[in-house]
Amino acid sequence: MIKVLALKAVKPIYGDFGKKHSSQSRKVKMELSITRPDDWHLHLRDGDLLEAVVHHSARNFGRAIVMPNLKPPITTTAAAVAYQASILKTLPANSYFTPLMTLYLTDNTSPEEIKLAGKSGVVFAIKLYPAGATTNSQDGVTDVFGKCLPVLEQMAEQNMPLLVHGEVTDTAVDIFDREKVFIDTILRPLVQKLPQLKVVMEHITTLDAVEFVQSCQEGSVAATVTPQHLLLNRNSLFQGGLQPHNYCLPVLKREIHRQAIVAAVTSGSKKFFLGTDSAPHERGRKECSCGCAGIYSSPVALSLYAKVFEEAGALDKLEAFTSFNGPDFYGLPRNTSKIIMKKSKWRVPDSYAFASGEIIPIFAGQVLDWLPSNGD
Ligand SMILES: NC(=O)N[C@@H](CC(=O)O)C(=O)O
Ligand SMILES: [Zn+2]
Ligand SMILES: [Zn+2]
Repeated sequence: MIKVLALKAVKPIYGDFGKKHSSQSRKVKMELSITRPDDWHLHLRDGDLLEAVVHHSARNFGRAIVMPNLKPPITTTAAAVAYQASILKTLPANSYFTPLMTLYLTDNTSPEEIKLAGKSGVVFAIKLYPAGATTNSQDGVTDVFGKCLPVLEQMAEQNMPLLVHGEVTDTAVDIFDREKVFIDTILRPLVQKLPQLKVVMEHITTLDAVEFVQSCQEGSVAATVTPQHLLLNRNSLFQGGLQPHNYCLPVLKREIHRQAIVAAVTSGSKKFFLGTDSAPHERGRKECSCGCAGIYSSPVALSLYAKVFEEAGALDKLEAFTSFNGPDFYGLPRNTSKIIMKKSKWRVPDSYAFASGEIIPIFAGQVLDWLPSNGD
């Protein structure tokens, strides 16, 4: 049996329990011991950037679903196997971390490729990017129902999950409405047509997405949730000037949407789980006249999720979100090791330097509570 989340008071760093307590010395430090989390939506990139970021995920997460939107994209099982090997090469020998690979769906993906993927033991899901919706999505799908039905039927047969970047690309649709329009025109009809297909709506940003996922059957449709969509609303893009490091897709929405997502994840529903969508871009590619979409969060994400659950008075629900709901949905075992979340203040670095430049994390330079560390 997995131990439920333990909230324990440990000896204070300052103070002397042998003497009469002053209010200062009675201060206790809080620690949470939780089952090692997994990240069900992660961009690890390749080359220098991979080497710069992978250890931030490997430190605390057991597994990660690794996105296939490289240049060129990972469209075959053979490419996924090679990409997994290159990720594993960057990890120290004693690392716990297991990258679970995905394939990038195109108009030309064949049902045979899905069969190979299913047998590989390396590929755990297939990713649908509507062509042009986000970073490196130009080779994505142009017409889900016209081009992909045989492949999607094959996936349903194999119990292979479909991961969805849920936005339409029609430029006539307001960018803040693209998720809702995608649900209405593609996702709901797809789920009705293929109810046996497992679908994860990735990085949900709206009340509409929350309601859609809640309306579907548990175990067939679920959603990943990023730290930024739990903590920030669209004001954060413009606070005191343009804030490129808060820009990702789907773009941040109004406060009512943020609140709906917080309520959903802290409710204890099994349909929502952790997916950081940590998406590093070199600083110059974000701070320029046409900046890339993507927020780098892997070194900060667990602190941010803990902050959300603490502020909602729902720390007892944190562990299911970070460590149970994801593997349960994917039909994988839960991790058996633990991490410790210490309630102690730490400052997020201003940037992380690497061979080809630097990466700016979300909440750069800010002080956070809840510092994760390896529990064993
Ligand atoms: N989320 C983002 O804004 N960007 C991601 C792609 C994606 O997940 O849509 C990236 O690869 O940079
Ligand atoms: Zn996406
Ligand atoms: Zn992503």
